[in-house]
Amino acid sequence: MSLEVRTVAPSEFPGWMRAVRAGFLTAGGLPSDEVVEDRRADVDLSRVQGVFDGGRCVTTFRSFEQRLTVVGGATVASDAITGVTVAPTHRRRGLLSRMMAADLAAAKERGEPVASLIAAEYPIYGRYGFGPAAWTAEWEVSVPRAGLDPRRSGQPADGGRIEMVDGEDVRKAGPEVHAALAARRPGVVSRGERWWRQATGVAPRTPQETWTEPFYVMHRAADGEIDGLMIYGTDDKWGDGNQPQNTASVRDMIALNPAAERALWHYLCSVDWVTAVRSGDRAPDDLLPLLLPDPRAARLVGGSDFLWLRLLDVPRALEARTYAVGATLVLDVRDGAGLAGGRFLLEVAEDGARCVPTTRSADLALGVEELATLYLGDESVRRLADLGRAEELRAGAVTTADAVFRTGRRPWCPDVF
Ligand SMILES: CC(=O)SCCNC(=O)CCNC(=O)[C@H](O)C(C)(C)COP(=O)(O)OP(=O)(O)OC[C@H]1O[C@@H](n2cnc3c(N)ncnc32)[C@H](O)[C@@H]1OP(=O)(O)O
Repeated sequence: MSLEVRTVAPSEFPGWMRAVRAGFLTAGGLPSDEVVEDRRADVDLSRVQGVFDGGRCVTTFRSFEQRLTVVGGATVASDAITGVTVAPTHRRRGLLSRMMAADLAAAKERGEPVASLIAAEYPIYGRYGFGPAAWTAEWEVSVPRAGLDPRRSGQPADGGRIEMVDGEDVRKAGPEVHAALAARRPGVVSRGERWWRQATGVAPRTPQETWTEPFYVMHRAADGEIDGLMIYGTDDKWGDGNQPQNTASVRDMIALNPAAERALWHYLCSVDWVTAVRSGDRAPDDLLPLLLPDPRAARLVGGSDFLWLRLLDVPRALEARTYAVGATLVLDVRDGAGLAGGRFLLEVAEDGARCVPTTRSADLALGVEELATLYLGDESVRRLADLGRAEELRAGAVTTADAVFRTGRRPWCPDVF
């Protein structure tokens, strides 16, 4: 009997959650009523898909509306996809493809110009028109090598102030600080209030989710405004000679300006006993290494593609962002799924960008997934052309497109969703 992809009834939601946990190898068994209830409260079941075989949920897929910050600081509605699993017993028979097709068609119907996800593995989502649009990097700072004066205090010398606070303070002030970040950093995605409850330990947890209360600090600028916050944990390690060798690991760090960023990193590198600082996932062009007297003290310990995007409405997506220079480009966008392809005239002027379907001859041809990798300014058109993934149809178009699309700072998505 063929299996049906369908939405999930409220009574089936615990079994659906069990399937997510099994797919992600988190834990077997049903989650507790408390965990189910908390999760259920911010899940729109009309956007939760599953396949049931003999009454057991064997595939999962969920989407929700997210705001994504694009270049220039505007946000667009994104169809955020999460919780994608197919049970090992039901893999490689097209069930993910069916759920994805249904979700993207619904998002297109709702008028969301992009879809977004964090890819568990690189090879999965390109076939559906997604491309990596923002990458991450992680550093480990060797504090003794950083060249910072060990006699300095944890406080900045410019009139700003670092304060240790509690989870409750972070739940109160965090959303506004995050909103200010979202207004300036392409790649940032909206955070619901549940994110703050989880980060501060007050959301219900399963017994498998171990959690230790972290430390919370905020940075206030000289005028008293909170313009930075950091959540970090520490381990407990002592060397053979009875020397403390603790590592401080950042769980979340928002800085709204370079002064706050400098103050927060220097603070963490000033904490007695801490000899190593793990940055957590940052933008690949994060200021961190260069905020240290010896940047080589920050060793790159991780980095990969992170936020993947899929354009569903090319004109609306391209009109939403800003561009570095004025130019006119005709893009031939290929989309095997027939959702967003076509030939588009992009005209960028001082007063904004206009993008419309056109019959003019194209300057550049590329796939919808390549356009996604260019969308937030993180990829080079020249590199895609060298790989044969973008085709220059008018001499000079690649150079023009690079000048138009690229940005001075790279996008960054701080959140797994
Ligand atoms: C946004 C997120 O939630 S990311 C999390 C993704 N989930 C996981 O990684 C959990 C473990 N993996 C799984 O649950 C499943 O393997 C899934 C969901 C990744 C794929 O589900 P399936 O139903 O097997 O995928 P489906 O049969 O529709 O495959 C479609 C195509 O993708 C390919 N594909 C699927 N998964 C993978 C993979 N992990 N690596 C490479 N190719 C893959 C298939 O081979 C198939 O290729 P084809 O069209 O050329 O034949």
